Amino acid sequence: MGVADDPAVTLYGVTKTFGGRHAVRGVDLQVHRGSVYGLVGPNGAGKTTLLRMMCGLVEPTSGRVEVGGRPVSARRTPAGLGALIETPGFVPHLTGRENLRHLARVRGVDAGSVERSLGQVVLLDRADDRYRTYSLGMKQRLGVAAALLSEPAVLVLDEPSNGLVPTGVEEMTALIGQLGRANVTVVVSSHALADVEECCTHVGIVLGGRLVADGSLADILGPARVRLRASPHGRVARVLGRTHPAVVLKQGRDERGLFVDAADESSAPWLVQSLGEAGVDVWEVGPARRNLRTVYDELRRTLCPTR
Ligand SMILES: Nc1ncnc2c1ncn2[C@@H]1O[C@H](COP(=O)(O)OP(=O)(O)OP(=O)(O)O)[C@@H](O)[C@H]1O
Repeated sequence: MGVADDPAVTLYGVTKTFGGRHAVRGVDLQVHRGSVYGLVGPNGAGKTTLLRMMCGLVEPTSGRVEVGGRPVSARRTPAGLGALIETPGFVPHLTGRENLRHLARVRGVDAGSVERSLGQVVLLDRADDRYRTYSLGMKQRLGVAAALLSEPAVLVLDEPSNGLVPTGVEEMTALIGQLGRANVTVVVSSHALADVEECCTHVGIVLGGRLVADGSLADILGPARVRLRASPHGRVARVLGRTHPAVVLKQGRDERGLFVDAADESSAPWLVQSLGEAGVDVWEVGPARRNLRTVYDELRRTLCPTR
């Protein structure tokens, strides 16, 4: 599904302090309709506070938040938004289906939405088992189903994979990807960078309450690079220094020669040709794609060098 230009969630210069301490500092952020937006950052970076402000659970100290173009007022869930910030108070001895039916009644949502939500989170075959027999992953998926009851256009999930075993994490990642493909706009916070990379179309990196990187996953990761390994060291360095200084991002040595990361994948044939003409042996050439972990670690090293 494409990502439309009109924003589903917008934050304008949002700051939040608790007792004079900044949790969030001057964040401008847009989540576009149809996107799956992953918020990543270390513990205490401000992710949950950002999500809580989107849901009207916390009021910004300054700045403003809009959902679906309408200002979010404090202490009221915005129309068209469903959230799993804290696990809803499910009743252990009731089944998954009974729990959702109860919530649907309380929220004034029609009973048909229970079956639809159970289907969306792939729990129909376990819907008549008691909640207390569910694995943590199933409990989390039932929490997502509860958030989906009102058929929200925007779904906010705070660390939905936290504490899950690897298969539970995989299921949650797959579910988030599926919801995105079904055109639900999802905003999700997570520590699991590889999973964010798998299911998110957009990423925001939060450090010390600031949004230090924000954009489509492709923009955040940057263009593909080429890595080559060649020897002897001295000759490789001379050729590259003379002919290609602009494209070489990084050089290093190891026992198998000099390795070079160049800025642009398309420069590979040209690099190999000039090295070959200079009598250099090229042992390895391939793409060197950055992943979210690399980008995240680079940003943390640059912006928080002491951590
Ligand atoms: N209700 C509150 N009262 C006081 N301080 C708070 C409150 N909520 C959050 N904070 C503080 O704000 C900062 C940001 O917290 P937040 O929970 O938003 O971070 P986070 O990125 O979600 O972290 P984690 O990954 O550990 O959940 C932290 O220093 C936290 O202690």
